[in-house]
Amino acid sequence: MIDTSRVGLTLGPLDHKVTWRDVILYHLGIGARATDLHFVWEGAKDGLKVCPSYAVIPAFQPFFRVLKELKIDLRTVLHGEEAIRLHGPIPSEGILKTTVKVAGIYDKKKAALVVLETETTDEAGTALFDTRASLFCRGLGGWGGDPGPKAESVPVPRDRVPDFEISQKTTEEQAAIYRLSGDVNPLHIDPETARAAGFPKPILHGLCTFGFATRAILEGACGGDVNRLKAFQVRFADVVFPGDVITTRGWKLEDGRYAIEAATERAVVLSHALAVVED
Ligand SMILES: CCCCCCC[C@@H](O)CC(=O)SCCNC(=O)CCNC(=O)[C@H](O)C(C)(C)COP(=O)(O)OP(=O)(O)OC[C@H]1O[C@@H](n2cnc3c(N)ncnc32)[C@H](O)[C@@H]1OP(=O)(O)O
Repeated sequence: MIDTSRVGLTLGPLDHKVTWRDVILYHLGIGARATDLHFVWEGAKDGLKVCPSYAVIPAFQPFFRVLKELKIDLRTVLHGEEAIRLHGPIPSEGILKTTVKVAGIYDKKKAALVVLETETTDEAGTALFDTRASLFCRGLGGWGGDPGPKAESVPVPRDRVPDFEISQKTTEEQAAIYRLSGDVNPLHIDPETARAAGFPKPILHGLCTFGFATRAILEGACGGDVNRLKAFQVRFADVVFPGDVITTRGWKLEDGRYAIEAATERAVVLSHALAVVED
């Protein structure tokens, strides 16, 4: 049984070294094209930009350490939800310092939902971004514990066409490239591990889909400016396979936020999704 007394456990700050090569590899992993020079060329005219979804990357090593501390078998884990909040641009070179905290462990009966929060600063201690992730740990629930708060519902105005709709094709190699940025979970590369987890073949990382959707929001709602996206939160509602087309739709709400939804040909894959964009 999962040890709920570990709520509050905090690790770090742990160092994450970032170089232009890491940033470009990450961008290729989330589908950037050779023509997206600001994402794939360190010599780009206005400099290499960092996609805001990179905020999830320094969290990987801290997360894997926490899973080990909590004795959670990675094979039970599906990524359930993710949220990022940006305080400023992410640098493409330097040391980032990340602290991770176990913010909650909830009983979803069929699963335990483990909520992890991170805070990342630069070396001088300036806050750069925060993240919040929930991990759906199948088979670890059912101890009669707190089911946790209900997910925030997002009002998607389906009575009107979205303000933007962008379709992006993932490649068969998408997970093989994306994993080089830090999430080396075999679920995304090894057919045997995928079958044991109940999938016909390896599935795409949730955070790879998150990166594709972030690129779509930058294009559809931010005029391509990485600094305008201030926050983005999603629920991973269904699986994506490498090779799928991901269509991301965004509706501008009255309060200026965007309701977001992403879908493949089969299903909605990102639900309960909101983006905060600065005008
Ligand atoms: C930064 C470092 C990150 C490290 C990550 C390392 C791991 C990664 O490598 C792993 C991955 O990337 S996995 C790929 C991405 N994730 C997915 O593809 C999951 C897709 N979602 C599903 O399959 C289902 O929603 C599923 C299976 C998740 C849930 O579906 P159901 O079993 O049908 O659940 P349901 O009966 O509808 O609901 C039961 C309770 O759970 C809540 N819930 C449902 N979906 C959730 C989700 N996605 N996230 C969080 N909570 C979720 C429901 O609200 C319900 O709770 P309650 O009864 O309290 O309302």
